[in-house]
Amino acid sequence: MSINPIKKIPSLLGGSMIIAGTTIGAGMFSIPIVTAGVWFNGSVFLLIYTWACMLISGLMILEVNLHYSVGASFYRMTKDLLGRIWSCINGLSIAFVLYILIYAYISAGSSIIFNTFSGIFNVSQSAAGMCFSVVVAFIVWLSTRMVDRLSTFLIGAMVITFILSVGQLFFRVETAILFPQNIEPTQYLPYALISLPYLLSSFGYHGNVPSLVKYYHKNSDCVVKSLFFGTLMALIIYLIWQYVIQGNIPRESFKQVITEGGNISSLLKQIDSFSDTDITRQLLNAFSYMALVSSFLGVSLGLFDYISDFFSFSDDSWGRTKSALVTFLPPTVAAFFFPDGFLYAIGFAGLAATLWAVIIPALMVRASRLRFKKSVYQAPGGKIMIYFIIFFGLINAVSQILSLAGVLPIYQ
Ligand SMILES: N[C@@H](Cc1ccccc1)C(=O)O
Repeated sequence: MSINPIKKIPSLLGGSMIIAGTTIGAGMFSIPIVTAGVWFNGSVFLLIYTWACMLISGLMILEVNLHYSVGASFYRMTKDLLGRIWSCINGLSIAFVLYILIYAYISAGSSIIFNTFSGIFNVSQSAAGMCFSVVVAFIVWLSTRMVDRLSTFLIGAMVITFILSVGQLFFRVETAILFPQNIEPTQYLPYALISLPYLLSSFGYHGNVPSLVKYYHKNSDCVVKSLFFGTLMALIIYLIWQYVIQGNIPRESFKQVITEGGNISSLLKQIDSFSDTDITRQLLNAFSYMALVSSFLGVSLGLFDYISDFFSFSDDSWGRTKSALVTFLPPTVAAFFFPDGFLYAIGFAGLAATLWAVIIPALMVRASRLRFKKSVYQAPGGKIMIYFIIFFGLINAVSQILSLAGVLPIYQ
């Protein structure tokens, strides 16, 4: 029997796909709606700004994580570097975001399954949600490699369905719709602020950084590249998505979508009226389902690892079963009783994500540079970058609070 102590490093593609899979998700469907106020030019700028900040904050988590033993979660890092209070705030916000997202995915997934299969099987939406959740829980319970394989498959299929479905709309983009002449530049700022937290949510993947460090056995180079390529892929898809949607559907029509509550189905309905084939709709639907499932896998993997570290559950099958139960049971039960809170949940995730995915990583990296003199890896930008990222986090938090208080105008 041969014993090989050097573990094989998984491929770069797998890690990038885990990140892209988590990042590209339900948040994407909110982007054209919430940026209706700033329209295309403004949203390109905001997307690139948010992408850069969210990538760098992820790299900061990586820098800090490498100082700890493999598998150390946010909980362990914040407690050690920032103390009890921050670790509590962090713990609550991370659990809140990940649980609420899992709830959102089960809720959206259940309505999709229900609407697709109600003609064939006689199931209720709540039961559909439970089945959906059990299947995903089983995949996450099996192994990270399984999630990676499935994510890779889903992303591949997503790219194909995305290209096929937006292909037709891509060539019908009208410059007059994409760059309307009648917008006063002074009107942009409040609308820009209101959209920021949604964009932040759409670029969220940060719960996966410790998982990836474990997956690549602390090889920082692989993790950096996975974060870069995974999030870049999301940025490119979001930019194409914006171009296609905001170049086909006039800005004025978004008032209708927003009045209807801004959910995925009213956006898809608008797209429908601009595409002449049924196949485009089917492809777009398939793409949305896959974006949802791939985010679901990524987010639940992040929560699963976080929980097993927090409760020190072992990595054997009984330990993994306990982690799976704590991860999936609460949101599944919530989705069973309240199956329709999807969009509301995504909105709230943005506010809490500002804390744990942006502000806390920047504070941790500051503390860790004071504590550890040498690092295997250092996030770019030096000291100034830390404040740049904190500033980004704060404007997001302030915008979300102002919009919850009804101070910022809604484009309608
Ligand atoms: N980016 C994910 C949401 C998310 C936020 C924060 C962390 C992880 C995932 C989406 O668009 O669905």
